[in-house]
Amino acid sequence: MSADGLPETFDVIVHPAAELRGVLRAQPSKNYTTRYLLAAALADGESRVVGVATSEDAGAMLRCLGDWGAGVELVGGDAVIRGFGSGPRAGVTLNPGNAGAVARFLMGVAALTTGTAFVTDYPDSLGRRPQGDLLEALSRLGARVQSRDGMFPLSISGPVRGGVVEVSAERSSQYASALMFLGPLLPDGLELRLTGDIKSHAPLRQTLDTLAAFGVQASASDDLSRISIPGGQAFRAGRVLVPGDYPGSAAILAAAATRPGELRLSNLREHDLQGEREALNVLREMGADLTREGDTVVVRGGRPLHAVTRDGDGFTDAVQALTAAAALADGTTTWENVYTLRLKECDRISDTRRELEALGLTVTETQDSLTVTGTPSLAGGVTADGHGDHRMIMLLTVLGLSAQAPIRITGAHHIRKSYPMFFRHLESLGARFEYPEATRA
Ligand SMILES: O=C(O)C1=C[C@@H](OP(=O)(O)O)[C@@H](O)[C@H](O)C1
Ligand SMILES: C=C(OP(=O)(O)O)C(=O)O
Repeated sequence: MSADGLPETFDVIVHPAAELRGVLRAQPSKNYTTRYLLAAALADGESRVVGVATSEDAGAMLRCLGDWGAGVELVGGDAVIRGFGSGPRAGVTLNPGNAGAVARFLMGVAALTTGTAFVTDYPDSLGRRPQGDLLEALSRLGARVQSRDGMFPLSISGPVRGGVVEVSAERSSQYASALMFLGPLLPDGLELRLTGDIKSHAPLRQTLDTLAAFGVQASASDDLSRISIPGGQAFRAGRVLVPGDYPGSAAILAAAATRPGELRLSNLREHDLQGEREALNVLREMGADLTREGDTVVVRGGRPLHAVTRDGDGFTDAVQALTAAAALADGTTTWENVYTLRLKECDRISDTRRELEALGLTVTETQDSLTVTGTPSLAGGVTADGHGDHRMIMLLTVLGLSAQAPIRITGAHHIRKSYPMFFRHLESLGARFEYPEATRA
């Protein structure tokens, strides 16, 4: 049994829910947790990261930082980190699990060592995601890198001095974020030139925000194509508070919007750099009754929803949750500019199309868009593949709550990558799930 009280691996059977009603507190942000933990480890001295996420990705970061020599202690809901500053241990093999951002951020910092190897026990997911753009930038800075065709397993060896370097931001923002954590600790700093059509601006701003929270100077052009980080700086140890998680909450909000009832979801601060905050506006634009009272979002569910067309790049980790709302809405929704969804835990364009078609929906895709025609009545009664992807599992769960007959989702334990209490939270609102033995790894 894990902390959520569920078996180690499981499928989930999602029963239709007559209504969802209750009060929840949004879980801690995954993307701020990973950033704050890393920044704390890069500081000399002790930091307290208050209210850390308990997801597998947070666990992966804590494990890797410990392996690199940081002191890691969980005290209540906080992480107390004794940093290694600019000196992570050399000759260590890190395993970031299936956590893309964690892997990339650590790869950047690995250039401070005289050798770090990276492996993953998710060869079919993280093992297939591209790392070449970051490896190239690191190697142009003078690092020695080895990889399997730009993918895991790989190794990185410094030292590097810094200077001007180009990095592509077309496939992921995480490569540039990785270099932003490295830059301040290099003697010459980094003048980053982000090339290509820059994707995922919001996480880049979260990285800048994290550097500032740890006393590190950095400046960026408005369009983020130039990021300047003076060298010879230190991360300043301190105390930071992790805000609530918008990407995971988007799935809860989509569920609440598509069923009758009322949800009050707290701990979602209004002024926040997480791009998935926009999910609230998208749901409103679709017709949801969604209001805000300070840090609490209130949804009165069951109103008819209608289709929208939106550029999804600004809220990349909420696109699948919003696709569930679109599948239950009147009309045809298109998410544009979402090519990077193909490079996540699964191919979130083609794999989503396949799963939705198996549920009887009409879906089309282009290289960088996904189009879904909603249905007022979803039959359900099928088994859907979770594709080992937490956000696919969220999408299918939201649909299952509205279907006529239960939907079984395979490998549903992968929800723990970002939202271990997802099913428990929905149960507290009145949803009903069964957790049979997993039929997918
Ligand atoms: O920096 C981060 O923490 C993240 C950046 C985004 O990735 P891309 O930049 O690859 O879109 C996002 O999808 C991921 O979940 C977390
Ligand atoms: C894609 C995601 O995470 P990562 O890139 O960190 O694996 C996600 O959380 O949806």
